[in-house]
Amino acid sequence: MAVLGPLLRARSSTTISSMASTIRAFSSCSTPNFGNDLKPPSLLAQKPLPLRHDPQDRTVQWVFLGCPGVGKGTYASRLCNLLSVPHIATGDLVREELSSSGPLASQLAEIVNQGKLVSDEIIINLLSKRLEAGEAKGEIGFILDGFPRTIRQAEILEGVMNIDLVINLKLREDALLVKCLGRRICSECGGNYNIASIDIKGENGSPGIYMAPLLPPPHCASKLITRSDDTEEVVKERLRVYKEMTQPVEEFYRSRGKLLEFDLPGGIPESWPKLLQALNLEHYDKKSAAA
Ligand SMILES: Nc1ncnc2c1ncn2[C@@H]1O[C@H](COP(=O)(O)OP(=O)(O)O)[C@@H](O)[C@H]1O
Repeated sequence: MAVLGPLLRARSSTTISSMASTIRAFSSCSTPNFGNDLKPPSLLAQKPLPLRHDPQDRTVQWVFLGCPGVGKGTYASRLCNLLSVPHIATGDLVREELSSSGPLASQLAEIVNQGKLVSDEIIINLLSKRLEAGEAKGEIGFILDGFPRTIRQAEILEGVMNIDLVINLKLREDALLVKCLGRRICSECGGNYNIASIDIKGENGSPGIYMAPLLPPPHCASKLITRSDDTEEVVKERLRVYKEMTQPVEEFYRSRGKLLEFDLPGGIPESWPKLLQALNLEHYDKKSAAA
């Protein structure tokens, strides 16, 4: 599907700055009202900039949706490398805050380790800080991973920023659980691996799926850790919370014509080329491989 061309837009970094401060302002309203009267004039006046033709000048403002364990982080970070935009994962922002000795750490640990969602206010505050820090470094564009996760977050984002495309990654639920339980992270370099070997046979007309383990290189092998929320009980709760709170966000974007549904056909070797094809990005990959 040739979705990318018209969806790529050149953006100015001031948009990100507006977003950071404005989502804070919006999220502090106890009753969200996203009517035009609440929008600051600068955002009302904001129009997409004309599409520039040098690929270096183009950027993306994309969102990745998908259940826990589906591989949002893996595919979002690969696309970010390819398109040279920052990968902003709210789960990573939460984990950074958790590992700091900041005032929120113990409150967040309790929420995350129960598989619940952090409040919209806290998550928007973390995201705003991240966007502001990125802007100070001259970042333009982004792929958001793990945000928005509630309708309220989606409405806040919609009120301040034009999201070009939302990629909804999908995988059968039995594979999701196994993938979460097999997830390992290198405590030194932060690399993500998976020791699970998934080989589910197709039945009753539904296709099977094979996903080879993604094993760490020897220098990471002795430093692997498991996320504290990747236990069977917590993963099941996260899947339940996803259905209740985040699935409606899929419909939010579907009804706005922004949702690209992508059923993962297998592991990275099978899925990555197909995802690039769905995004009309194969030529980017070939160019970066040649470089
Ligand atoms: N947008 C968000 N809204 C609320 N809580 C969030 C959000 N993003 C991350 N979190 C919290 O951080 C945890 C880890 O997020 P993430 O790494 O994205 O996990 P998952 O594998 O469940 O997709 C979530 O279970 C939730 O508690």
